[in-house]
Amino acid sequence: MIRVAVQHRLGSFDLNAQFESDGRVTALFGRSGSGKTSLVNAIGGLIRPACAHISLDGEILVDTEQRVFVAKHRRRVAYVFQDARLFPHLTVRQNLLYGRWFTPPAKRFGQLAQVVELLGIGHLLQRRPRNLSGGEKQRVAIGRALLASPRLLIMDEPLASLDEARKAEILPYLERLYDETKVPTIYVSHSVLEVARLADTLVVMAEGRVEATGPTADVMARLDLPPFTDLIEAGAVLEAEILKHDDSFGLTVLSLCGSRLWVPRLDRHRVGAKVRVHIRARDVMLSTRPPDRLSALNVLRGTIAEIGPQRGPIRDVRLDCSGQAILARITRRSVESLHLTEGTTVYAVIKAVGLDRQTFGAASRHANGADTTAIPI
Ligand SMILES: Nc1ncnc2c1ncn2[C@@H]1O[C@H](COP(=O)(O)OP(=O)(O)OP(=O)(O)O)[C@@H](O)[C@H]1O
Repeated sequence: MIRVAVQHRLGSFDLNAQFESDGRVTALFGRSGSGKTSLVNAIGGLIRPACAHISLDGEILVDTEQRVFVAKHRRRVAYVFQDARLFPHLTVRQNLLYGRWFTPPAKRFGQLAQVVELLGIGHLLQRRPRNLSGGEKQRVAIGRALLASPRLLIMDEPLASLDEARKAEILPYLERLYDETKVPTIYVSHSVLEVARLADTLVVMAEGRVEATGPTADVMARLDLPPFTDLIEAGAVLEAEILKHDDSFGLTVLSLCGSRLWVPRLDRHRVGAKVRVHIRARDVMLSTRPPDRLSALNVLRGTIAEIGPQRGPIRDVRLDCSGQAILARITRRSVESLHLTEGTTVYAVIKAVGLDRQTFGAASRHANGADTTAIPI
């Protein structure tokens, strides 16, 4: 459990943020300049806040009232930054082992071989950083951070400097990392796709304050967070189970909200696996009757739980589909012409191609790691 309460002034910027989380992966999400980096820097000990109380699993790291400030090298908090910051004169292997020196032997966990296998970097060990791609460098930086045996991993926009192809390459490694290790992580991002795939707990920041916090699926389904939903590809995160793969059409069939959902084939997931799905609000249409003869393959029945505030011509609608939330972004005109109100039964039509592979992740992190297969690294 991490507990954070920080007040600090940086020039004209006021940071005044509190949150607590016992999640495996806690995302700090917000616009550029909302204070995410400043907040993690207070947690990692890179800045000394004017007024703060920060504790990790009951151990106080900062308590300005009691004049406690644990030095950063004693916190066992490891960082992964946007740029990998590897030592150019050391090989990958030497870079990986570097972090170990700073951890007392009794507190070390995780073996080089395990971390190398987890991140798929065995073939890179003798290379120098200049001979690595951006994605490979980041995987090495993650490995180095893990081998420092941290109690907390801070990842500050770890994918921000990578192009889309490199991001897609590294995301499965991050999922594996979060599923298979026990190290709690604070993940700073302004990408909703990353947050939807990776985080079980979401902290939304705006102008130095915490705007919302809670389980990712709950926070993402809220309609009262304008800076959040405008900024992102607004949508809901749902949990589904893989029923079968249909090779003839290159599709996978999911069980979701008591219905079947057809999506592009999910090669990495086996039948029976639980996956999380990010369904963007703009990919959902609503009908008040069961639609017929549509090219869209997916129709989910639900009840309107909330109609969000008017934003120009747009309104976001939250549906309750067998206990899971789905968001639909439709026009104000449609809300009026279909006489949509809370309690109306509707049919959500979702285009299968709207659900690209980027919108899927392994589901286990939703359960706060309870059903993860943890290996002791
Ligand atoms: N040392 C400093 N002195 C003065 N102002 C600062 C200092 N460090 C940060 N700030 C200001 O504090 C605000 C928050 O910055 P911070 O880097 O924490 O935001 P962020 O949400 O991480 O942004 P980004 O996503 O762009 O990295 C910004 O307005 C920034 O200019």
